[in-house]
Order: sequence, then structure tokens, then C-alpha cells
Amino acid sequence: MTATRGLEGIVAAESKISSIIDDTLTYVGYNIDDLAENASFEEVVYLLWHTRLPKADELAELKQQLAENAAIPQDIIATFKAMPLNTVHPMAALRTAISLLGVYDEEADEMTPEANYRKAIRLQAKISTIVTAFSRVRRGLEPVAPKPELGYAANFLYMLHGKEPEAIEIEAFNKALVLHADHELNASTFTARVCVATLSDVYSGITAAIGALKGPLHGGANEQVMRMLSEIGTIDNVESWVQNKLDNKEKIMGFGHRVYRKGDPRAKHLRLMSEKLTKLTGKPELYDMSVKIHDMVVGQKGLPANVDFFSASVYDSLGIEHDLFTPIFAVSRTSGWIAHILEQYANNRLIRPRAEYVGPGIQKYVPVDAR
Ligand SMILES: CC(=O)SCCNC(=O)CCNC(=O)[C@H](O)C(C)(C)COP(=O)(O)OP(=O)(O)OC[C@H]1O[C@@H](n2cnc3c(N)ncnc32)[C@H](O)[C@@H]1OP(=O)(O)O
Ligand SMILES: O=C([O-])CC(=O)C(=O)O
Repeated sequence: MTATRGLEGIVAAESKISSIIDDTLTYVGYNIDDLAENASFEEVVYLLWHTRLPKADELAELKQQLAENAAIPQDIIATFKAMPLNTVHPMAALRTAISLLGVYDEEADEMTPEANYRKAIRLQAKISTIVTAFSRVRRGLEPVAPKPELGYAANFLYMLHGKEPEAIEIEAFNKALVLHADHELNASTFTARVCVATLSDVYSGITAAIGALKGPLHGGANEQVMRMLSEIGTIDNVESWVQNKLDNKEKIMGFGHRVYRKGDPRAKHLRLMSEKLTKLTGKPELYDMSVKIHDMVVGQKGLPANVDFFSASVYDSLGIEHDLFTPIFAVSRTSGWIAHILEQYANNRLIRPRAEYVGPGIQKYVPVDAR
């Protein structure tokens, strides 16, 4: 038995949900470029959960269900208020809140496909409210209730900022949600599948996935990209800062990918949005700095940008706090995690690989006072 480091190249599941073939990403056969240009996030949620696009009445029904289920238990707000708000990371707060949500769901351990679908709706509806409520509680503000007539993307920004977003903000945020919704067997999705393959419940699967997404090698990279941009500060500092990192063989966040070789197809959409939004918000230097970093990393290391690189300046332009970037990734990716969880339940087998043992040979136990 020989281990494959990081399971690189190992095919660990069959899936009908999304695919990455020759650097092309599709959701259920639809090219991500097509969906990013044309689809609403709610259509993508339906597509991932039903493996087909919704008809008009089905989309209307999903939108209504998401709106009707957006309220969260007051105890979650109370728990946020009891947290050490100056230090807690929103991903830790989110992980806790989703776990707590499961405590309040009487159907949490009901394993029929119908009950699991109802939980899917509740989770997707409430996660947006949870992330925005946490942000507002932390800022000493009251949470804002969602407006049923607004779509998912618009509602998130409305609940966060307390005012209805402009059309261009809705378009950008919807596109970001579409682009982040699913990505084959990435680390957090794999985590979710491993968790529920023991026949554990949906809330456990999503809580586990949030834990995996939090790390800076995965979803946590978008916050780190913004930290890098803030640390660099001005375009004149880019060259020496990046060169220093590259010379010291340090990683530049937002670059590289386990699967893509030529590039992440999502990055170009985020790059275009970043260019547009940073101009509109009067911070074009953020985009110019990003491009300069990009050209150096691509030029010297041949490493293309991944989804996390340009999303940072997009979210910053939407007035979003930097440590909310990864929770927003989780809001979108919940749709993909749920799709994979439902797929796993539908054809389940325990996921239990082996380890190559590289420790010492057989040893004889020695009593503690004789060691
Ligand atoms: C949504 C997402 O999860 S997208 C990924 C988000 N993560 C990041 O942006 C973090 C930065 N990127 C990385 O750490 C990696 O590219 C990963 C984790 C995404 C992929 O990792 P792996 O496939 O395991 O590649 P690994 O980390 O082994 O890197 C291979 C080589 O490329 C280098 N490399 C990879 N990424 C980077 C980077 N961002 N900056 C500089 N060098 C890098 C490594 O140092 C390594 O070099 P070496 O062979 O000389 O030691
Ligand atoms: O697929 C991966 O390894 C990481 C990624 O890009 C994602 O989850 O969107």
C-alpha cells in the first residue's frame, strides 16, 4: 500500500453534479461561462439539487420557499451576542450557528429524501440571514429581516447593509454566488460527503464542510488576498513585495490550483467585475495592483489566478468586511455541498480509505516507571 499525498489524482466518487475536464467547469453539463452570464443563483441552486434547470413555476416556488424560510431562531442571535465579538472569526461563528440550527430542527435526524430536501431549503434560506446577522450584531446593529420580494443575491446585500442594493451590485453579487456554487470534489465538499457517508445528518455535513472551507489553502484564501492587498497598500510597493515572497518561496494567496493547469475559468469573470466595480467605487488602484501581482506570479511561476484572487477586490468594492469573504463563499457553496450530500445519501457507501503505515515496527509495552 502506497499513499498518494493529498489524494492527488484519485477519483473518489461518481457525481452528476459538476465536472472539471480540460480546465472547463460545468454544472450538470452547463458551461460555467454560460451560467455566469445568464443564470440567477436560485436557478443554479435548483440545477444542482435536481440536475436540471427549473421551469418558471418551479423557480418561483423555490424562490418563495427560500424567502419563507429565511428567519432564524432568536437563540442564534443571542449566541452571537454572547461571543467574544472582537476576536471571533465569522467562519467560527458560522460553523457554530449552523450546528446550532441543527439543534433547533426537529427533523434533523429524519433521513427520508423528502425531509432532507426540506432541510436543504431551510439551510440555504437561513445561511444568508445567519452571516448577515452576525455581521450586524458585531457592528452593534440590529439584524435586518429579509424582504421576500428581493432575490437571494439582493437580499444578502440588503440584510448586510440595511439598504436595497443598486442593480450593478446585485448583478455582481449574483455572479459571484453562481461562480462559487459548486466545484466537483474540492476539500470541503469531500469533507461533507465523508461526514454524511456515515449516515450522519445534513447539519453535521454542512458544519464539517464549513470547517474545511475555512482554511487559507481553500476558501479562506479570499480573505488572505485582501489582507495582502491591504498590506501592499500602493501599486509602487507591489513589485518588491511580491518579489520578496517569490524569492523566499512563500505562497501568494489566490494563485495555483490542484486541478486546473491553464487557469481557473471562474477567475476571468471576477477579474472583469473587479475592473468595473473598483472604477465605480473610486478605488481603481485595487484592480491595478491585482493585475500587477497577477502578471508577476503568472510570469515568474506560471501559476494562474484561482477563484479567490479577483473575488477579493469584488467583495471589497461591494462594501463587505474582509473577514466575511469566506462566509460568503460558504453561503454560495452550501448549494453545492447540499447537492453532493443528497447525491451521497441516494447511493451511499461508507467512505473509509486506508493509510500507509510508516511508524515503528512491533514494540513491547514498558510500564511508565520503567521508561
Ligand atoms: C477555492 C479554492 O480552494 S482555490 C485555492 C485557494 N488557495 C490558495 O489560493 C492558496 C495558495 N495556493 C496554494 O496553496 C496551492 O496552489 C493549492 C493549495 C491551491 C494547490 O495545492 P497543491 O496542488 O497541493 O500544490 P502544492 O501546494 O503542492 O504546490 C506545488 C508547487 O507550486 C508552488 N505553489 C503552489 N501554489 C503557489 C502559490 N500560490 N504561490 C507560490 N507558489 C505556489 C508550491 O510552493 C510548490 O512548489 P515546489 O514544488 O517548488 O515545492
Ligand atoms: O476545487 C478545489 O480544489 C478548490 C476550488 O477551486 C473550489 O472549491 O472552488
